[in-house]
Parts: sequence; C-alpha cells; structure tokens
Amino acid sequence: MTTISDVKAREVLDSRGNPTVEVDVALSDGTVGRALVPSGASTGANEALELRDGDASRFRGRGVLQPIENIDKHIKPAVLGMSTLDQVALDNLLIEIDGTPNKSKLGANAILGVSMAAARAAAQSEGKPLYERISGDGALTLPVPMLNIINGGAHAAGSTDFQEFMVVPAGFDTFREALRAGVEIYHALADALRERGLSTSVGDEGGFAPALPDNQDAVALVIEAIERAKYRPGEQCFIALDVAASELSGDDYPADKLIGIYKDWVDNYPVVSIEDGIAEDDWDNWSVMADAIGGRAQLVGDDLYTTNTELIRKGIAMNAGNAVLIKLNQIGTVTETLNAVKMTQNAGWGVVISHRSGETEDTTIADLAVGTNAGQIKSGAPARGERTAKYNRLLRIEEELGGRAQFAGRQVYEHYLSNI
Ligand SMILES: O=C(O)[C@@H](CO)OP(=O)(O)O
Ligand SMILES: [Mg+2]
Repeated sequence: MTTISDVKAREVLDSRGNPTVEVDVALSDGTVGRALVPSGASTGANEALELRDGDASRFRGRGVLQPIENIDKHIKPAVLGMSTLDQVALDNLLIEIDGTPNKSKLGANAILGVSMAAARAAAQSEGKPLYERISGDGALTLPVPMLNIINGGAHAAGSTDFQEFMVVPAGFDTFREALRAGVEIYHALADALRERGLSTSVGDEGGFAPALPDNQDAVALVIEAIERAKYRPGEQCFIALDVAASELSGDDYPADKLIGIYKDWVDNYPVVSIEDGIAEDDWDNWSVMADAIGGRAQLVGDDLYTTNTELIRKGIAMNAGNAVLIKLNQIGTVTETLNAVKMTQNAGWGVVISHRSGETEDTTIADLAVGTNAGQIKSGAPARGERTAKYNRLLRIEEELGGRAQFAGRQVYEHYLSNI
C-alpha cells in the first residue's frame, strides 16, 4: 500500500505579495504532490477561516507561520502512514482534527494545502493526470473560460464599483479557439482604452482598471472590444459580471435598483451570467432577482454559498439563483469541494470553478474544472502568470485528451439564450 511518508509545509508568496501556504506531501513510493493555497480579498462571511499570524512586524501581520506550525505539529503526525488513495478518509480526518465548523483551529489554509497536495500526490502515484483521478469514469470537458478583462471593486481602487466584467468566448468549437478570442479581445480593449486616454494598468486579476464614470461604460467597452477583435457579440462572445454586491454600499445600491440595472442589461446586452448580484445576507432578494431574470441569465452565488453544501441546499430550496461559484479555499478540503459541485449539478444548476484574487502558480482548479465536467472556469484576464498558469494547463489538457476532448461551449448558456 502506498502511504504518506512526509508532509512539509513552507511560507511562499502569492500574486499580491502576501505570504501563503505551500505543502509537499511525499508518498512511500517516492512521489511528491505539491499544492499552493490562494487567498481572496472580497471574502464571504461564511468562508472557512484563513489563518494569519497577526504579528505586525512580519509581512504587515499577514504571515502564515502559525498554519504551517499547525501542519507540522497536528496534521503531519496524524496523517503519516495513511493511504492517500482514500481522499475522503483523509479529508474527514483533517476536519476531525480541527474540530471547528469553520476550520478556525488549524486554519483552512493549513488544511486545504494538505488536502490538495495529497490529491496531487495520489494522482501522480497512480500515474494519472489529476483531472482523470477526479473524474473517475465521468465525462471530461474543457470549460468555457470567463476572462475578467475589466477589474473594479475591491480588486482595483479607482475603477468601477462593480468588481468584474468578463468576456465569455463560448461560441467556439475548442478551448484553444475560445481562449484565443479572449486574448484578442483583451488586446482590442487595451487599444480602445488608449484611444480614449484611459489607463491600461491592471488590477489584481490582470484586467484593466480604467477610471470609468459608470459601470455601464465597462459593459459597452467590452462589447466594443469584442467587435474590434472581429468577433460577434451575442453569438460567439458573451458578457459575465461579478458585481460582488456585498462589497457595495446598500445606500447607493439598494436591491431593487440593482435588479433594475440587471433587467436593463440582460435586455440590451449579451449578458449571460451575473455573480453576486445581491448581497450575501439578503436571501429574499436573491429569490426576487431569480424570479425576475433567472430564465434569461445565469445567476451565480459566490459570497452567498461559499462552496458550502448547507448553504447551497438552502439556496436550491429557496430558488436563490441558479448557479454556484466553487472555490476550494472557501470550504477547505477537496472532498467538501467535490460534494458542493455534485449537489449543484444534481439540482441542474450551473457550476463555475474559480480562482481567488490572490493566486499562485498552482493549477489544481484547471484539473478540477475538467474532472468535474463543470463547464465553466474563471481565472482572470489572459495576462499575469498566476492567471495564465490555469489557462495554459487547460491548453495542455486539451492537447493531451486529443479526440476525447470536448469543449463545453455555447451549450452551457443555451437555456438562457433560447429565452431571449
Ligand atoms: O469574488 C470573486 O469571485 C473572487 C475571484 O474573482 O474574488 P476574491 O478572491 O477577492 O473573493
Ligand atoms: Mg465573486
């Protein structure tokens, strides 16, 4: 039996220059799986806890030596000698050692680092790519990339107050062609901004962060960029938003005003997906929004659900949206993440696998998107290495799958498009 022979954790840096946890899990057969943990800025209140040191003399209090010590002292002794082939048993043990509902004792960053590294080690030891180990006998699908090309909100001071304006190149036959369209649109957007004398400096996720007077200007600019790149909006390329409404001031943006804006945009623009359109504590207005536009747009809950099956179950019962954003570090183990995806898919809801605004070179989410047949991934703009690492991994997976590769494509949004 192949067992865990060593666990080594260290402090490394993420894309915002903040420390984060990296874990190596070594197996008795000599394989080593490595994982790096990402970090959010616009976090949901119900997310599992990211443990930071708080010692202001190191990295302005953002160090992660405590979660690393927790791995050394509490996790490593418990998992040495365990089989990594049973990810569920391993993750259940990690949850048990922590013992809190939100992983606040050991830190979700400590727990997830070990869980992900073990999954990667197990795949290697079996001689399989990670996506294949995740999928078992299930379908392998290349996801539609949702490329965040205008960054605002908590990710880019001085830009729009809505957080993300994404281009969604769904109307192509392969991931490679879709990504290429996204890249050309990204560059066309830079030209459009330059022409107007607007800044082309970028936000945390690699998208531009121009000082635009209105959120609607950002939508109009994305459409202009699609056309400038010679693609057809509403046919080949669509728009997705992450409003991150929990970060907005309720005085400026009451729910009825927001729903009015979305109705207008869904009527007039090729907007196919709206994430966190309503604040995370306002379940009732989530249902109101879903009644108003749920047949015409994917309504994705991120801060609302925090990849937590208890909250997803509640949302499905309340008709609060029709899709879930999935982030490994919101819940803290691979197994719980896979359970969240399954519950969402079983309800017939959409799934978007997501990066965090603070990222690393880790590419686990690319394999997760393919292996779960999720259909959609958001990993920022097609620029900045920590974002392109995921898109590049997907290019390699598509090549590796050859004739077996299926691109999720327009079909993901067909229901909403046929209702227009
Ligand atoms: O809100 C989001 O969806 C994410 C990723 O884009 O941002 P953050 O990681 O800051 O929560
Ligand atoms: Mg979000």
